[in-house]
Amino acid sequence: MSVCVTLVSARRAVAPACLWAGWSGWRKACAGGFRLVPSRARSGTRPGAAGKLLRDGEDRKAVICVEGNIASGKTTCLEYFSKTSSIEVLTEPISKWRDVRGHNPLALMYQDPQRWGITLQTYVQLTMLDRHLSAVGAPVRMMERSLFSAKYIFVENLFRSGKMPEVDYAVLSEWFDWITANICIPVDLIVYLQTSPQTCHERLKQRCREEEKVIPLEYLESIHQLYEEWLIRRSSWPVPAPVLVIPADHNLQRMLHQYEENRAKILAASL
Ligand SMILES: Nc1ncnc2c1ncn2[C@@H]1O[C@H](COP(=O)(O)OP(=O)(O)O)[C@@H](O)[C@H]1O
Ligand SMILES: Cc1cn([C@H]2C[C@H](O)[C@@H](COP(=O)(O)O)O2)c(=O)[nH]c1=O
Repeated sequence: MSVCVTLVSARRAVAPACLWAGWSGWRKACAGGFRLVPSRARSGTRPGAAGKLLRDGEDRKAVICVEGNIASGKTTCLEYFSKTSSIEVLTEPISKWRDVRGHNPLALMYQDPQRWGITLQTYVQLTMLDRHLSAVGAPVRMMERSLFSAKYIFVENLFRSGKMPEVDYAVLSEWFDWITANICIPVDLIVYLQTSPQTCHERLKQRCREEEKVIPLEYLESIHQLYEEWLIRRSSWPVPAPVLVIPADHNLQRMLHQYEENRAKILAASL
């Protein structure tokens, strides 16, 4: 058994029953919450889940992550699919990133990434993990981004651009490695909204989020390059699921049409 931990989700705290009651105690403590997949698990369990904590019932639900640059149209895409009864949509917890107990780590990060990058990214990692582990209500879950892109795109961008000290990067990487080694983060399909950085820059200016007014085109170009390396060239980090690429520079009407055309492929993730 590789772990014996107290896993606290936003909805319930699970006592570390395994400390005194052994494996069966742990299983009881986790009933209706999380279970530890036996390390010899084979059939009926998600690939790569053996030896990890897994949310109960998670093996039967499909998880689709919508990825893309800032202002590429992810929320708009999710809004479109939220009208389908079999699909549950989870947007990014950006309201939390803008207000944690009265502080705005997103704004602080854009003002001074050297100082506040670690603060924002630690909180992004926590809140994305919470999103991944929250109970799934519908047969299909579509969520905006993932724990993976927070690390492989945004943390990586801060570090590579010299805006994150090496020690901060090391600590965040240790956290990320521990989480992915011990907790099953199921992803069945990645939908990548592929845009040009210029399109995103236009849409970002139009959306006009206060914190993001300082974002230059070069920032979006770096994020774009990291996404392309990860999901298209596959030269940087492991890709946790098959990737469906949807060109997303088109106007809204054409995008909605493309989403409809891709509906079957997206829902196939649940079969
Ligand atoms: N296909 C599109 N054409 C033009 N504007 C769009 C399109 N899709 C989204 N937008 C607008 O661009 C901005 C960013 O879109 P949004 O869905 O919030 O992106 P994301 O969630 O990826 O940041 C919003 O103002 C939205 O209304
Ligand atoms: C995941 C993640 C996001 N951010 C920033 C980037 C944007 O300013 C917002 C997300 O907005 P979007 O319109 O949904 O793209 O949050 C970040 O700095 N670090 C991250 O890990």
